[in-house]
Amino acid sequence: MEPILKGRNLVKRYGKVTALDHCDFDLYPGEILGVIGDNGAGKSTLIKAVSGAVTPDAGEVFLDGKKVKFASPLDARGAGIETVYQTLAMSPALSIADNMFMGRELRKPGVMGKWFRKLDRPAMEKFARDKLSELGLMTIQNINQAVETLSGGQRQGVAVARAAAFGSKVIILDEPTAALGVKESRRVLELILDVKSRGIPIILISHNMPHVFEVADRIHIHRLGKRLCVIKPGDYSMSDAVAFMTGAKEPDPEMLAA
Ligand SMILES: Nc1ncnc2c1ncn2[C@@H]1O[C@H](COP(=O)(O)OP(=O)(O)OP(=O)(O)O)[C@@H](O)[C@H]1O
Repeated sequence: MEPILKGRNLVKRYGKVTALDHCDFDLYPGEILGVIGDNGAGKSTLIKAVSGAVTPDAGEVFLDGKKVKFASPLDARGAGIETVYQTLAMSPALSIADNMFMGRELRKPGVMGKWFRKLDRPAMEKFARDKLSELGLMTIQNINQAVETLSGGQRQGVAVARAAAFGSKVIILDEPTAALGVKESRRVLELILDVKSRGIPIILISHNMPHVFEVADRIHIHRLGKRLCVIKPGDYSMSDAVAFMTGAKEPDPEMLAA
């Protein structure tokens, strides 16, 4: 099987810091790929490099086997890659429905240019309601409620639902459970599995080992700017993973090519 999203030999330097050092990356159709690594290992930079937020100094990115060069996250979005960042990038004062769209608003038909036509609020509200209920997020009662009035878990839920609604090919989640309590984290993990069951592959970056081990099909372990190895959660323990991450233990040579 060909990877849906692939990075080869990615390099990114910030002055004297090498954030990505000839890094490879593979995401296969339908899988949840965990990405773990110590602080500063280069996980966020990797994700930014494959989603248009950072232009690598060298290396190549392929989507569906075709070489791509994203000029911006919007460009990547247009190609079906949605990213939910740690800082949620939502407008707290706006409603859930408005936040679902953000730059992709539906407008009423007409002869005028896009920006002069009225927003199609009923259509937007229906779309938002449908997407949230598809993902079992209808504990949210009112689609016109401001996002700032939602709990952390509900907010994260809206962000994931938004990504699932538009991310036709790949969804990237950066620390989706970091700020959440036990119950809310659980809901978000269920949501991630729901999205996977719809056939959309997910990249999950997280420092939370139990969460990664629970939902990931494979785990990309990042160390010093590159992919050290890829493991399957059933084959290794969390303490093995931490030992690989920190350099306390080296993986077997055959794992390096995984
Ligand atoms: N915009 C930037 N300017 C300068 N240096 C940067 C920038 N972004 C990242 N770096 C550096 O690149 C390295 C990798 O950072 P990155 O954020 O990718 O790591 P990470 O694995 O995601 O870390 P964490 O788990 O702490 O979020 C770090 O040394 C960081 O200081």
